[in-house]
Amino acid sequence: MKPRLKKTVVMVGMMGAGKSAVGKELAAVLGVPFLDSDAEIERAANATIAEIFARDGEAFFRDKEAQVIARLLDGEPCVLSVGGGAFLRAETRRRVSAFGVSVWLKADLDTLWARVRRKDTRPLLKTANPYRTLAELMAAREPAYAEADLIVATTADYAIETTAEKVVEALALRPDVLSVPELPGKP
Ligand SMILES: Nc1ncnc2c1ncn2[C@@H]1O[C@H](COP(=O)(O)OP(=O)(O)OP(=O)(O)O)[C@@H](O)[C@H]1O
Ligand SMILES: O=C(O)C1=C[C@@H](O)[C@@H](O)[C@H](O)C1
Ligand SMILES: [Mg+2]
Repeated sequence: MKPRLKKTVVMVGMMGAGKSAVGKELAAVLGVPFLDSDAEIERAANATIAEIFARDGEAFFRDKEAQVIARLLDGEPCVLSVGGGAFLRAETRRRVSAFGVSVWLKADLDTLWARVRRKDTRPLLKTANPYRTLAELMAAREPAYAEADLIVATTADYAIETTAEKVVEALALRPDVLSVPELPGKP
């Protein structure tokens, strides 16, 4: 028998932490749908995140992001990966804590940098010194991420599957979130 997810798992953390990659694998392991707020926003707007930032501005994007997350939290339990800035909004943290369980995927700066440096899809990193920007964002955001219900550390050495397994282990310690069936024959 498979473990049963009772609440939506919300993956939070910095860009490049692996929220989308690990979230997708986690959903497959748990046998639940995978949703991604960035992808949902792009689909609804029929535009990329970079285009939305350029055309409508970051404040507009943040409002849409909060609305999309509120809507997705209303559905059946799933794995929901959110954008790196979503958990900075206090209202979103409250909603996630009321209707789901948050997991901070915590990675060190150099691991994050190795994963984001080659892609130009992240508008906040289009600065003169993107490594420094990433470091500054990380320092400013950690207090908000630290409010997550669970913290799972990942490093450059962890494969996506290994990190997903670590998340399952953390969730399994919370019977209100994940019911793990007893092994047959156990007294
Ligand atoms: N061990 C690993 N764990 C997680 N991601 C990895 C790993 N190895 C490589 N990657 C790659 O790192 C990249 C960044 O991961 P991902 O897009 O999942 O981050 P994210 O947290 O969703 O970022 P964002 O906030 O920008 O959406 C992806 O291309 C992913 O496949
Ligand atoms: O960390 C952030 O603020 C962001 C991360 C991405 O997931 C996107 O939501 C967008 O690029 C902003
Ligand atoms: Mg993502």
